[in-house]
Amino acid sequence: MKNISNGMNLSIQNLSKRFGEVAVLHDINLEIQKGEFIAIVGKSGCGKSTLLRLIAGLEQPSAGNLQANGKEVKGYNEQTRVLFQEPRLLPWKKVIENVRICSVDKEEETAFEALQAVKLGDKHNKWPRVLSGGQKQRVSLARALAADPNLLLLDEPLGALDALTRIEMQNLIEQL
Ligand SMILES: Nc1ncnc2c1ncn2[C@@H]1O[C@H](COP(=O)(O)OP(=O)(O)OP(=O)(O)O)[C@@H](O)[C@H]1O
Repeated sequence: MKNISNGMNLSIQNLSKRFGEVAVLHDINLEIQKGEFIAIVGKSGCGKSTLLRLIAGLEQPSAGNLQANGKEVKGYNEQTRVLFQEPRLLPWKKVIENVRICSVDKEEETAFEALQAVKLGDKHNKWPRVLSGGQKQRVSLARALAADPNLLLLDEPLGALDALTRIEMQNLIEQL
C-alpha cells in the first residue's frame, strides 16, 4: 500500500452550497497541501459534512471552485475515500471480503495487508456482526486504505466509540 501522505493538493475557492432556500456554506476558501492533516471544527449543523461531501465529489457546489491536484472536482473522485460515523460494512460479507470489495487490485493479499495495518489480521474470516464497534470502524478504515487513496476524509468516524477506543484509533490513524 502507498502511504496516504503521497497526498493531494486541494484548492477551494469561493465555495458555496445551498439546499433550496437553506444556505449552508458561504464563500469558503481553503488551500490544503499534500501530506497535510487538517481538522475542521464547528458546531452541529454548520456544514462540516457538506464540505467533506463536496470535496469527495458526492455533492455539487452551488458556486465556486474546487480543485484536486489542479483538476476541477467533477463527480466522485476515485482517489478519495470517506470514513463515515457508522462503519457501513456489508453484513452478508466476511471481513476480508468487505475490505477486498474496494481494494485497488481486488487481491486478497492487499485486503489482508490493510487489515494487518489496522491490527485486525486475525479477524479476516469473521462476520461483521461479531466485531465490536471499534473493530468494525477499523475494518472500515482498512477498506479505505486498501483502495490506496490519496485523500482520506474522516467524517467523525470515531464519534460513536468509547473514549479509550477513540484514543487508540486516533493514534492508529495518525501513525498511518
Ligand atoms: N441533502 C440535504 N438536503 C437539505 N439540507 C441538507 C442536506 N444535507 C445537509 N443539509 C443541511 O445542511 C446543514 C449542514 O449539515 P451538515 O451535515 O453538513 O452539518 P455538520 O456540521 O456536519 O453537522 P453535525 O456536526 O451535526 O454532523 C444542516 O442544516 C442540514 O440540515
